[in-house]
Amino acid sequence: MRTLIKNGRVIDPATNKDGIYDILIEDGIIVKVGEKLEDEADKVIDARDSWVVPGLIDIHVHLREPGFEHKETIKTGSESAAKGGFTTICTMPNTNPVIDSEYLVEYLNLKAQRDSVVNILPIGSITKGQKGEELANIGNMAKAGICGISEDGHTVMNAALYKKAMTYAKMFDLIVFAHCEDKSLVGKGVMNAGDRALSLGLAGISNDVEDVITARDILLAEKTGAKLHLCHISTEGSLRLLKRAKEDNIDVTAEICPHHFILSDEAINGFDTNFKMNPPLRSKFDVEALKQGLKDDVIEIIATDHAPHHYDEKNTTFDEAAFGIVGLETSVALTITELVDKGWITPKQMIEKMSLNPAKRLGIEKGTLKEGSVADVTIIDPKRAYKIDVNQFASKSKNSPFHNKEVKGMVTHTIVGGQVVYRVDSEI
Ligand SMILES: NC(=O)N[C@@H](CC(=O)O)C(=O)O
Ligand SMILES: [Zn+2]
Ligand SMILES: [Zn+2]
Repeated sequence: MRTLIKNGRVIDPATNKDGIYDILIEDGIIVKVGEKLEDEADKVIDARDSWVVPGLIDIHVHLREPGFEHKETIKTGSESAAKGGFTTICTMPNTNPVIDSEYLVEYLNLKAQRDSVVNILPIGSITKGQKGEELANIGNMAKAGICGISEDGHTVMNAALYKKAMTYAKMFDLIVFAHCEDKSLVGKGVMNAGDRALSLGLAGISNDVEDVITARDILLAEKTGAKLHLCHISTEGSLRLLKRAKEDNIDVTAEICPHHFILSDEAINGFDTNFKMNPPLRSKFDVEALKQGLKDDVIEIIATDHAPHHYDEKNTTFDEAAFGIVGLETSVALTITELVDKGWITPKQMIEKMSLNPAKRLGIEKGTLKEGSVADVTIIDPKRAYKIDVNQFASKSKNSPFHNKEVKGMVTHTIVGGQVVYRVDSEI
């Protein structure tokens, strides 16, 4: 089976390519990248006026299966990923049961093989049941194929336990995905602490809730040598700590989610619970600092923290509603509209942050279109304008604060291992 992608603007930071090239895929492998290829093919995709980029990788996704299938399943979540242009996703372990043993990792891998249209790399929990008391069997989960460990949704507050987990992570070459939230400082906070929280009469979450744990985790990463990845950073303080840590050659990276570089707490009216997530939308000062961090490449990764919740879990007061928003199907358009088109980052930086850098961090041979690679490819029409409509999402959940937002940039094709798993204009 041969597929030829013609006339697209190939952006492949790994090989320093940015220009009009054709790509020939044969039996799931990229066999040729060149100008005006004339090879015979079973399928020809015309990518004129589009970007052809290495399949996007989202290293922070919640699929909710097993246990919360009313929010999302492996099947619907993977379809949502494909529609968003992602060919590989890392899945968080805060399911029910929590992914804390090799048996559950094996179950996930089997289920993914059967139901998923994209590559899934599971993340195991740090403690059993994410209860923060006893370590999960990290070594056995490593053998079963996890890419990292995380207590996402919570922080392991016991520093001694966490340090031990980091030592294991180092031993098994796993990434520690850190959710930085000090439990003793957060109280009953539901949104950023500041004027808006005061005027709405809602309990605030101060920046130090995040910064204190960011600092602790960086120090423990330095001590243990573990690879630390800071999830969903939202504060100027985290950014400052990250920058210093990198200058000190500590093995740390960070991701940012589109909502944290686009929206501030001023977008919150107290009624629309789709603006409630953890960490919360911060001040304009934080948002501006984080955009600069993206521009300067201190923040190397954009992830979605796709956190689907059922309508009923959001259709309540701001205090009561679940934390989290969906993100897989809006990330490309939001990044193009808010960062690329506004001159904060170049298209090349966008592809680095959404494909090459996550691949490098995970240590996987993806994130490139170089000849010989597995054909995970995303095609994006960067000029195509539309209004985000949550009712069009493939995800089971619709909890997005970006409903009705005018954006530019549409994923037109998602190709996984040479197979077109999503095409915009018709069902496959
Ligand atoms: N981000 C969120 O607000 N929620 C996430 C948990 C998390 O990522 O911490 C969830 O699982 O719903
Ligand atoms: Zn988290
Ligand atoms: Zn998360």
